[in-house]
Amino acid sequence: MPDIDKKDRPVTSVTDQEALDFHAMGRPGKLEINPTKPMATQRDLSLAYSPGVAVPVKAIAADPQTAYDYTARGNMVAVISNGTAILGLGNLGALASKPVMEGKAVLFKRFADVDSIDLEIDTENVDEFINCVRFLGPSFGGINLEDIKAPDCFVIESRLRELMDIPVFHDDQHGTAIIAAAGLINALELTGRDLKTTKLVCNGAGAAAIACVELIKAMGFAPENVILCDTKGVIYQGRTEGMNQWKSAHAAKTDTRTLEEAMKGADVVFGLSQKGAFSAKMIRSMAERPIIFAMANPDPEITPEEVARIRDDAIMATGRSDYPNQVNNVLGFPYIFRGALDVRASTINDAMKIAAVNALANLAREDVPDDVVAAYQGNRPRFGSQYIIPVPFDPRLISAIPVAVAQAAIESGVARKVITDMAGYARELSARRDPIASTLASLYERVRRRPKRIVFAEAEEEQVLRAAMSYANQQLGTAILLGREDLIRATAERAGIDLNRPGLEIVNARLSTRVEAYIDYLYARLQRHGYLHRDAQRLIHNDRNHFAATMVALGDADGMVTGITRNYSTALEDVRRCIDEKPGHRVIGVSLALCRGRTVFVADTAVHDMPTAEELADIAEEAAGLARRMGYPPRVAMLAYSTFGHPSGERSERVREAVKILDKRRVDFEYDGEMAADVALNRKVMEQYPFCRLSGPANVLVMPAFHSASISTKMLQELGGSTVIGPILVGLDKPVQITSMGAKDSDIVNMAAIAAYGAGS
Ligand SMILES: NC(=O)C1=CN([C@@H]2O[C@H](COP(=O)(O)OP(=O)(O)OC[C@H]3O[C@@H](n4cnc5c(N)ncnc54)[C@H](OP(=O)(O)O)[C@@H]3O)[C@@H](O)[C@H]2O)C=CC1
Ligand SMILES: CC(=O)C(=O)O
Ligand SMILES: [Mg+2]
Repeated sequence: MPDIDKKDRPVTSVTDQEALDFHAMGRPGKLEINPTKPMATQRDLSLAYSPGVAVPVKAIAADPQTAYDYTARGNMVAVISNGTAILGLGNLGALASKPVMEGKAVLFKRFADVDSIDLEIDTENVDEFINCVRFLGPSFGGINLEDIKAPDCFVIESRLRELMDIPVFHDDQHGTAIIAAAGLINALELTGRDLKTTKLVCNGAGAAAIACVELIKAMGFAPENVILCDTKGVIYQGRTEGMNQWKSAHAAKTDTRTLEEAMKGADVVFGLSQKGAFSAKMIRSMAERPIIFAMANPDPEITPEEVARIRDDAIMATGRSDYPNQVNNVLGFPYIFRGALDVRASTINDAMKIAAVNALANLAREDVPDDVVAAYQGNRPRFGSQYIIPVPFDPRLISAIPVAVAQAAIESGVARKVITDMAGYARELSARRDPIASTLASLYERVRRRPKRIVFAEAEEEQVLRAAMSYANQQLGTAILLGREDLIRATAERAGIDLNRPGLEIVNARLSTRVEAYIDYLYARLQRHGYLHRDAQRLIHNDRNHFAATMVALGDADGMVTGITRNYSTALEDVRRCIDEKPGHRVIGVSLALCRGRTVFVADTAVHDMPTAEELADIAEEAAGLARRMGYPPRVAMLAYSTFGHPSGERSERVREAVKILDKRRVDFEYDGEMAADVALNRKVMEQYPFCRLSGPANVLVMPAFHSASISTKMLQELGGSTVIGPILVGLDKPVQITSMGAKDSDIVNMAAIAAYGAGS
C-alpha cells in the first residue's frame, strides 16, 4: 500500500484570526485601483479629462473597437456573483461573497496581469441579475460569473452569452471542467485507456458536474459510458424526482440506481458533490487502476489517505493545494481570459476551452526545466500518477494557456484582433508574470520539508507573536519566543493569541539553564575587544539580540529574526558580536524590489557605507549568489551615475575597477558596468551599448554606495509602488535576519522563513 508521506498530508496553514487579520491589515480588503497615467500637471488634467478626453470619446463613438485602444476595457474583467453558492459554503448572500470575489480578482492580476473588479449583485431573481449584468458590457472585456447556484447559473450564463458581445464565462462550470478534463486526459494516458470506451461516474449534478460531463462528452466520451448521480442517486432515463432539464440531458440508459451500483467496475469517478460521499466499498469496487477525482471543496468526497488504505493502484486528485494533483479552476480562469482578451474575443467557445484543456494536459507531460523547478519545491516532478497536472505557481502556465486559447479563438472566428507572431506573444506573456510569489512559495515549501527552530528575539511585541504563531501554524518549524514569560503571555492575551499550541516555545533569558554557557562563549569572543566578564554577563542577561544570536551560534536554535524594536545597524552590531562571517564571504544586505512583474536584487543595502572596488566585487558575488539560490540566473549591473566612462568621476572609477576585479576572478555569472540605472534596466537604452555583456536587463543591481542603495530602495517602495523584501543578510556564518523597525507580522514571517531557509532547508 503506498504511503502518503508527510508532505502529502494537508496542513492547516492559517488560523481564523490570521485570515481576519490578513483581510483587515492596512487598507481593508485585497484590492485598490491605481491610475496608469500621470495626473501631475495642468496639461495631464487637460489630456486625461476635459478637454482632451473628448477626442477618444468621439473616436469610440465613430468606431467602438477603438475602446480597446483608448480605455482600460480590453484588460478588464468583472468578477460577478450574487453569493448564492459561495464555494462550498452555500447561499450566504451577495455581501458575504465579496471576499471570494476580491480574491478571484487578485488572482486574475497575480497570475495573468488581468485587471479585475468584483461586483456583488444583491438579488436572487434570475431576470434581475441578468438585467443588471447585461448593460455592463461597455465597461469590460469579459465577465467572469462566480458562485451562482445551479440551475440559475445555467440560465444566467446562457442568456448573458446571447445578450453580450464579450466573453461571459461561469468559472465554476467551465473553469472546473477544463482543469478536470486536462487531468483526466493525462490519467487516461497513464492507465492506457481510450476515452471512447472509458466508463465514468460523476457524483453531483450541479454547476460543476454538468459542465464537466458536457465537456468530456464533447471531447469524445461515449454518452452511454457516463453516469451522473445526485442526492437521489443515479440520473436514469425516465426518472422524475429532483430533475431539471440539465440533468435530463444526461440521463443514462441504465439499470443502476445508486452511486454504489454505478461505481462497480467504473474506470473513473468524479466527485463534485460533498465531503465523504465516496465510501471505501465504492472505491474497492472500481476497475483496476481507477481514476478518482474527489473535487469537493474544502473537503473531498474521499481523502487520498483513505484511498491509499484501500488500494494502491489509483490515480487520485483533489481540489486542494495540500495534496498532489490539485484540480482547481485557478489553473484556468486567469489564463483563459488572458488569451481571450488579447485577441478581443467575442466569446469563449468550445474550441478555446478544448485548446486550454490540451495546453494544460501537455504541460504536465513536458520536462520541468531548471527555472521552473522552484515552483515544485525544488523537485523535478515527472509525469506520473502523482503529477498529472501542473501546480498553480508553475510559471509556464502564463505563456502556454493564453497562446493556445488565442490561437483557437482566431481559428474559430471569434477573435476581433489577430495575433500573427505567436512566439513573440508567448515571450510577452512570460514577461507579464511576477516570479517572486512562486519563489517565496517554493522557499516556504522547502522549509516546511525540513522545519527549523527559529528564535523570535522580540517576542514581547504583538506583531512578533503573531508572526511566530503564523510560522508555527504554517508548519515551518518551532518558533522560540524569547522574552519574559509573563509579558509574552500578557501581550498574547491582549491580542487574543492562543499560545497553547504545538510549535511555540517560550524561553526566558533569565531562567535559562544555558545562560552560563552563553556568557562563557561571548566572553571568549569579546575578552580581547575590551569586554570584561561582567560585560558579557550583562549582554546575555539583558539583551535579547545577544542571547538569541548566541543560541544560534551554539546550535540551540537554527536561526533568528529580530529588528522591530531596534534600528538595523544596532541590531546587526549585536549579532556580529556573537556570530562571524562565513569563511570566504562578506556580510552584506540584499533587498528584493518587486515592481510590475519585475524582481530586482539591490545590494548592499545594509552594511558597507562607501565600499572599495574590492568590496564592490565581493558584494556583486554575494548578491549574485543569493539571486541564484532563489532561482534567478543573475545578470549583475554595477551601477553608477555614469555609463561606460561618461561622465567620469571618482566613484565611477571605483565601480569600473570592481568590474576589472570580477574579470580577474573569472566569476561564473553575467556582470558589466559601470552603468546608469536606466541602461541596466531598460532593454532599449541598453541596446545603445551593443558591447554590453549583459544578455538582458539586469536583475541584480550593485549600488556604488550604501546611501544610493538605501535611498533608491526606499524611493521604489514609497513612490514606485514596489514591494521591498529585506535587506536580507547574506554572508553570516549562521542564519540571522533583521527586519526593519515596526515591520508587519507578514514581513517578520517572511524573514523568519528566509532565516530558516538559510539554515539549510
Ligand atoms: N475543485 C474545483 O475547482 C471545484 C470544486 N467544486 C465543488 O463541487 C461541489 C459542487 O459544486 P457546484 O456544482 O458549484 O454546486 P451545485 O450546488 O451547483 O451542485 C451540487 C450538486 O451536488 C449534488 N450533491 C450534493 N451532495 C451530494 C451527495 N452527498 N451525493 C450526491 N450528490 C450530491 C447535488 O445534488 P442535487 O441536485 O440532488 O441537489 C447537486 O447536483 C462543491 O463541493 C464544490 O466545492 C466546484 C467548483 C470548482
Ligand atoms: C474553486 C471555486 O471556484 C469554488 O469552489 O467555488
Ligand atoms: Mg467558485
